[in-house]
Amino acid sequence: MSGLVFPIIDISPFTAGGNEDAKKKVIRTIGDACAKHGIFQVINHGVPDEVIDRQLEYMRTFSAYPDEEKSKWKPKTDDLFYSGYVDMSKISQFKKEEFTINHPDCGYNVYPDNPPGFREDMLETFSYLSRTAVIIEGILNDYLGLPPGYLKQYNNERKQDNMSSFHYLAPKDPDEEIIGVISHRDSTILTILIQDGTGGLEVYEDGKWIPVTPTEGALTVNIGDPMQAKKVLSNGKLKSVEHRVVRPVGKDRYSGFGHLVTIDKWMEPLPQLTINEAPKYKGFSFGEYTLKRLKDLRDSPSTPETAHTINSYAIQPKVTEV
Ligand SMILES: O=C(O)CCC(=O)C(=O)O
Ligand SMILES: [Fe+2]
Repeated sequence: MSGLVFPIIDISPFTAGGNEDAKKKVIRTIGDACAKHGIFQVINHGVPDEVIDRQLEYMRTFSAYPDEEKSKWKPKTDDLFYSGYVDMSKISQFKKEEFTINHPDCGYNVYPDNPPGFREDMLETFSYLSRTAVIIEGILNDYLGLPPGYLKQYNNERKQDNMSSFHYLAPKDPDEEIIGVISHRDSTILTILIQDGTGGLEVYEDGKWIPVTPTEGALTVNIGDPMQAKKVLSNGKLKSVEHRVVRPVGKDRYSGFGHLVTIDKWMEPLPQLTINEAPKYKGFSFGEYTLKRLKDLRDSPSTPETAHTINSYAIQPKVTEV
């Protein structure tokens, strides 16, 4: 089945200016895509093509360096929140290497000397992706009928945002495991993904895996658990998408993404969305949830069945006693 089942949405009314009707149409299209699929692609998103291309190219160059050079830029500490170069295949089921930065003010960012310009480029891409994420968060705010700016104010600190550049090695022999990232849902409010043209991202919907075909110039956006948490926050109205990455045989794959999360928050279905319906999730600390997820990844690689997810906080429907 074609990956084009997931809509490609032009958000220029928000990035380049548009009238109220055009904006309303975008809000409806994005909201419906999030409610149905939890994933869509955006064009005219305000991130210049050359910024995206450069980001992918820098990671291509960096990942080709010898291990000795790359390991100079490992995270400075063993903390679960980290920045720098990590060969994920050594610590998790993920068959990829990555370079991660967090908000420029976080105080623990690691930036490589080489290739020259990588640092500036990561910071530029980070700032562009953050801006687009805030725009999309605002669109979802309006789709859910929340007061203007409510989500932005709720999720008001950018210090936990992060961005990783990924490199997936092409499987070398036909028997090699081809999964790059196992089936999961993101712990972000939303994820904005830069995909190169290789493909490999797949979404689980209606009992089958559907490829998300990369579209030239588009960014892929997906909803994460906390927004489902907007299913916690949204009390179930927006879908946190189940996805994985399959490593295309014979082709290295490069991607990158910006996260949008705030760690210090107490999460629960927003009161405005539980007036006429019972909350589907109990409240929890977002920090505790995130730490458990990171531990799953780093210390005790989990399976989809054992992973700590938003469902750990789901309120089961009460059984009526007869
Ligand atoms: O590389 C990708 O396309 C997606 C990676 C991903 O889903 C993740 O790391 O959470
Ligand atoms: Fe993901």
